[in-house]
Amino acid sequence: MPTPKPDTTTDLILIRHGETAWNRELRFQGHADVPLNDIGHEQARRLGLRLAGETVVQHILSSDLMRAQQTAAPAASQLSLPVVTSAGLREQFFGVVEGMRSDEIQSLHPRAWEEWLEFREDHAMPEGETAREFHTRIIAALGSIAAAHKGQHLIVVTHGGVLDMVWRTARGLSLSGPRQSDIPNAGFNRIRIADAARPDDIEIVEWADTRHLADLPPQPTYDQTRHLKNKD
Ligand SMILES: O=C(O)[C@@H](CO)OP(=O)(O)O
Repeated sequence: MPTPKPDTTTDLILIRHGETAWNRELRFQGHADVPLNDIGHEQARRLGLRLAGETVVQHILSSDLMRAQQTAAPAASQLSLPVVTSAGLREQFFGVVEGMRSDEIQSLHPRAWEEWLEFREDHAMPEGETAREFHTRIIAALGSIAAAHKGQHLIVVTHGGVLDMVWRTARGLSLSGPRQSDIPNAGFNRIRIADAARPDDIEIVEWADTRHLADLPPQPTYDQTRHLKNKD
């Protein structure tokens, strides 16, 4: 009888962290280390209860930023697993505009804002990371994770921009421009990487499921410029 091939697939439950005050105020957050607000903590608690059912999960990974670690904590406690952090899973770096709303960027850095609206892959906010650099970092991080965890099931807590890059890569879209998928705080997404050598070959299994967040306040939403206004 032929020996069965080893399972090289890595299954990831991908989570965007819970809400922060800056998310609600539509401020560019990037690498700024902003904690969860009360809604974010409640989202993380509910997420933890939902993830308690994912007993097949062997490891929990997280961005090293506080909002991601705080979101991972209740799930880690439910599943009795440690949280392993990595700076490679951080949000896109927005340089000097971190902490600003779009109207503030527009008045303090008008050229950078105009360029932002051109949606070029090689554009960065002043001193920040371009979409292309960010994409390269995220695909490398996914490749390392998949190589280290072949045949395993993981929870990975990260950021909106990271999920956006995953969606664009899986769907073959440009790396810049208005987001074309829902990326709610503390939403549940499931992806699969079949081969660690090809981490950009991503299968999306489930996306943006928020049934565990029912009855919580509506989330801040972005228009096509991402941070211009609350649509609610
Ligand atoms: O940096 C930000 O403002 C947002 C963009 O999506 O990311 P995060 O998911 O960390 O709130």
